[in-house]
This record gives sequence, structure tokens and C-alpha cells, in this order.
Amino acid sequence: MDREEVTEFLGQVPLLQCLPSSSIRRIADAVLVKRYEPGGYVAREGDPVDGLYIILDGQAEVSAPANTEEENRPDYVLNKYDYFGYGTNSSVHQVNVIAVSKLTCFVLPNQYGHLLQPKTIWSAEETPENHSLLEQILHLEPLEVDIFRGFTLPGAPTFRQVFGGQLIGQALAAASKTVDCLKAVHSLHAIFLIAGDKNLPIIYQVHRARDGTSFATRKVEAKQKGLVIFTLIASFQKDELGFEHQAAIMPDVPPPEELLNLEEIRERRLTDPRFPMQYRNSAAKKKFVPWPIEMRFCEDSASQHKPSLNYWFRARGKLSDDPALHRCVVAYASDLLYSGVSLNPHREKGLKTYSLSLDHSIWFHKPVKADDWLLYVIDSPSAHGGRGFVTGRMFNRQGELVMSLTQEALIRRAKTPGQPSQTPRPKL
Ligand SMILES: CCCCCCCC/C=C\CCCCCCCC(=O)SCCNC(=O)CCNC(=O)[C@H](O)C(C)(C)COP(=O)(O)OP(=O)(O)OC[C@H]1O[C@@H](n2cnc3c(N)ncnc32)[C@H](O)[C@@H]1OP(=O)(O)O
Repeated sequence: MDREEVTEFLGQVPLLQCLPSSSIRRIADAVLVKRYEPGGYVAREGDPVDGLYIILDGQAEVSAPANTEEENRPDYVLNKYDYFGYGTNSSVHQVNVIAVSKLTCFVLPNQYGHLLQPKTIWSAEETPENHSLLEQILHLEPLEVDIFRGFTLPGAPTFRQVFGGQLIGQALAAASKTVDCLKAVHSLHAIFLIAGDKNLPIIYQVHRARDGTSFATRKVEAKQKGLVIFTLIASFQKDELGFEHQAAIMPDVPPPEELLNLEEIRERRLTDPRFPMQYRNSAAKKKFVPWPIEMRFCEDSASQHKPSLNYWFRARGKLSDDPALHRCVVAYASDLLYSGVSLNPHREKGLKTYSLSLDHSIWFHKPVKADDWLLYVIDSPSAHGGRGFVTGRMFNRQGELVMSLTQEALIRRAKTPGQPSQTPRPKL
């Protein structure tokens, strides 16, 4: 087996699926191969535990040693992808493990045990206090196999309800944790069913729809109080060479270094004498928490009535070097300033709107780095029937189209108390 095949095999082992690809690659370099004949002892009760054993081929039987209280416990069989020698607090084996057939194992010696404790959001136990806010937002607590718990953190952007991008990013993180690390997400499709309560944890249940050779598919349900509030279907694919073209051309916009970010625009508005004093005073009093995504707008406010918007964005703070994490971060960011573009042509003085993302799709064409500038090019071809439709394209600084996106959102005039709950229905 070459290194690539060993990595691919290890990526299928459930114990290792919560690790980043970089750790799995290092484990692939460190494992030893051990072979046993039928009847041979793989581990003997009382022998020191020398590492993590993963079965590559064949079967082994675990049996309790004779004359112990465990004697009546039925023996059980270990098959391909099963493992032992990890997760026990004991430094010696408590059971016998005997080869039933010809058996081949990978053994990760004890000195490499740290590779099983990654330092990123994919870590099972670690609390990610030293990481950027984004990694903390995307950090999920594993509760059971394929079940995770996420939270709305105090410093995270929230609106009236749980931010849609948080649901997309956390659900994608949950799905990614259950997929062989050599497969990267290439598309996802999400539907927002019920507004999420930001004071409650969110439970993410992953369904392993399919594991193919090249592709894997996951369905994720996000739940609060037993109700499904959000669903996501994501498809993952192994790297593949194929036909190449890019017809989309990156618009000619100023580089991010020449543009103002959201905080600087706000700062200017607070001091700009052209804005009424009352507006400036009330704006200054509003609690302002900077988003974990930095944005720089390519157009000035004069063009805010166009059904389009271009801005550069990147994650604030350094992210761990894990391609799956970067995809989750960009998925998170993609819902921050997006469907609002469908309201642009309708903006007028005093307009108050009620707007919620309804669905969201992303296609990841190429690898993406979320802590490097990306240009988000948004267009709204249509608004009709209380729904605004937007399409997005993301380019890296080299002008490569890295992602395409679509979304439909509920866009209504905000109703004031006493108003009927629905906007008028069209006459048939
Ligand atoms: C130079 C440029 C500078 C730019 C600077 C920019 C600064 C930017 C600043 C800020 C940007 C902010 C960007 C934020 C983006 C965030 C996006 C999100 O995160 S959205 C969250 C995810 N999506 C969900 O959570 C939906 C979940 N789904 C649902 O909630 C439901 O499926 C729903 C509402 C879509 C449909 O449910 P039903 O069929 O029951 O709908 P019905 O009956 O029409 O309404 C239900 C209730 O919704 C409220 N509601 C509905 N319409 C309303 C309206 N017009 N006004 C007020 N409330 C309304 C009322 O409470 C209503 O209940 P009653 O009818 O009163 O009993």
C-alpha cells in the first residue's frame, strides 16, 4: 500500500474521522504494519499497551481472560476498521485479542498518540478558547456518533433569530466530521424551516446517506426543542483531474487595501456633518460588536439602489490550517450580506423590512482560503411574491472563480402592531 492508500484507508476509520486531514496524513506516515497467523495473540491480558491497533484485513476475537468476573461476558469479533488499545485508562491490556484468520493491523505507537488530539474545530474534547471567534462559533460538542451540539456564542453575530450562516457553517462542520478527510465538500443545499432560538443549544444529527468511492453524501438536521429548524444536504468528493474552463470574469474593482471596512464606514458616518446630529447621536449609542468577518465595499452608497453588490471579505484572525474548516467559514460568511441585495431597488426613506433567508445553495469549485481576501459578487435577478432571489460568485485575488451561490429570502415590509399578519395576497 502506498501512502495515499494508507491515508485513504485511515480516513474511513470512524475513530479518526473527526481529525483534520493533516493529522491523518501524519498518522499514515507513523503507522507500522503487523501481521498475525490464525490463533496468534495480538494482545495478551497484562501486556503493556504499546499503541493503537486498527484492523486492516482479517478478523480477531476479543476474549476476557479466564478466572475473572468478566469470564461470562461473551467474546466479540473485531473486523476491518475496528480498533483497540486506545481510550482505556489502563497501561496494560485488560483482555486477550487473538487472530481468528490471517490478520493485518496498522499500529500507531504510543509516542504518536498526540496526533489523535488535534488542535482545530475538529477536536472532540478540546475547548477552543485560544482560537479565533469563528473557530469557536464552528466548534461543536460531540454527543454521540453523528450527533453534535452547537451554541450561539455571546460575541457571535445574531439577528432576531440564530444567524442563518451560523446554521449553515455548523451543520457543514457536523457533516464534515463524518466524512473521509480526502473528500471535500463540493456542494450544499440548505432550507431554513423555523427561526432558531439563540438562547438554546442546537443539536445537529448527521445521516450518512452514502459513502461511494469518489463521492459521499450527508444529510444534517438541526433541532431545537425536538423540532427540525434547518436541514442541509452536502455532497463531498475526492480530488479529481478533469475538464477545465472558467467563463466567469472577475469584475474590475479596487483592491481591498484601497477600500474602507464596515467599522470605518460607521466611524465616518458618526462624524460626517452631512448626517443629522440626531442620527449620529443615536447611531453612536447603539451597541456595536464587530463581525468576525471583515468586509470592504467596492461601491459607495450612491449605488445602493442597484440590485447588485460587490465586496471583499475575509475571516478575522488566523484560522487553523484545515481545508474543511475554511469551507465552513466561507459558508458561514456567505449569508451575512447577501439576500439584502434583493431589497436594494426598493429602499426608500423610512422603509422597515422583515427579511429571512429561506434556502441557500453553494457550489465549491476550487479550494478556498477564508483568511485571505475573497471578492463576493452578488446580483439579484428577481424579486416577486414576497421572495427575493440572489446569486453570488466568489473570486480569489488571482481572479479564480472559487464558489457559486444562490439564495431565496422572504422579503416583506415589516408589519407594525395591529397590521394583518400577511402581506396582501395577489388577486387571481
Ligand atoms: C455600501 C453598503 C453598506 C451595507 C451595510 C450593511 C449593514 C448590514 C446590516 C445588517 C444586515 C443583516 C443581514 C442579516 C442577514 C441574516 C439572514 C438570516 O440569518 S435569516 C435567518 C435564517 N432564516 C430563518 O431563520 C428562517 C426560518 N424560517 C421561518 O421562520 C419560517 O419558515 C418563515 C417565517 C419563513 C415562514 O413561516 P410561516 O409560513 O409560518 O410564515 P408567516 O405565517 O408568513 O409568518 C410567521 C411569523 O413571522 C413573522 N412575520 C412574518 N411576516 C412579518 C412581517 N412582514 N413583519 C414582521 N413579522 C413578520 C410573524 O411573527 C409571523 O407570525 P404571525 O403571522 O404574526 O403569527
